[in-house]
Amino acid sequence: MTFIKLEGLTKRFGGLTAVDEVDFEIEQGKITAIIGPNGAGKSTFFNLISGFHQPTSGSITFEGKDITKTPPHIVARLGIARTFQTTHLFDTSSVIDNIIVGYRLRTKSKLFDAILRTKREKREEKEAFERAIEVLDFVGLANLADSPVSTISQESKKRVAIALALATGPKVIFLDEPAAGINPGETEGLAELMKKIVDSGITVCTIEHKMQMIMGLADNIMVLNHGAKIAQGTPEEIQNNPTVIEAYLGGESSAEVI
Ligand SMILES: Nc1ncnc2c1ncn2[C@@H]1O[C@H](COP(=O)(O)OP(=O)(O)OP(=O)(O)O)[C@@H](O)[C@H]1O
Repeated sequence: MTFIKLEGLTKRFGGLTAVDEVDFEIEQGKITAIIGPNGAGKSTFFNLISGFHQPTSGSITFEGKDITKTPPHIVARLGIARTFQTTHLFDTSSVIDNIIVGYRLRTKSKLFDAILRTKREKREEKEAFERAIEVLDFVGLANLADSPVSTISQESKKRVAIALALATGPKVIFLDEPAAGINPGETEGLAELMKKIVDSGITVCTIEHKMQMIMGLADNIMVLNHGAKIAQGTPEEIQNNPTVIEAYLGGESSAEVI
């Protein structure tokens, strides 16, 4: 069974086609990268899969199930997680509280349980704490658990964003530019973390502008340009593809050159 299958996936915003008839398959247990010049439709593509946008046409299948029009919270429950920008973190709260809140938003207790402190609520609170400790340890931030987010580095914030997504226990994680705005040494560390995630059995799909990182990391790459898929293949195939080189060098894009 195909893990994630996209057929004819299209999203129009008024007259603009942000994602244009994309057919693609994401393989389980691999690292897939989505690349393309600025405005190519990469974030929109992620938003379609995670249910934040509804496609104009086309379909999305996850483990054989049609999830094309499924709302984001149901998509998350099925095991598809995504990271948000680090600006979505609560700056004045501690690292661990950020993870707990993120986790609790996805667990089941209702306000009623919280007010009455039901057994279920207490059990879930304990679970949330234990889960947060576990994922912080996994991403290498156990020593910063009690630090306010405002005091940690940009690279640590990226790890917190990843930990938040991992806390939900996903089968696949979508990372939106995990290495943007951090230095080369830190980029290396995040690449290691992505390998660790995939080795733990979670499929990784990432958008990234840092070509050197992607070429050494991804199993498969899909290239978008003006919303359309212009190439897919291994890093080597992509690097030598004339259409891809033209898309990066021919236009006015500010993406890094391959
Ligand atoms: N909510 C929206 N409403 C209208 N147009 C949008 C919306 N979201 C994205 N677009 C447009 O769709 C196109 C694709 O945008 P998208 O953000 O998906 O590209 P991207 O490849 O992620 O770009 P970048 O690398 O710069 O982040 C752009 O022209 C953008 O302006």
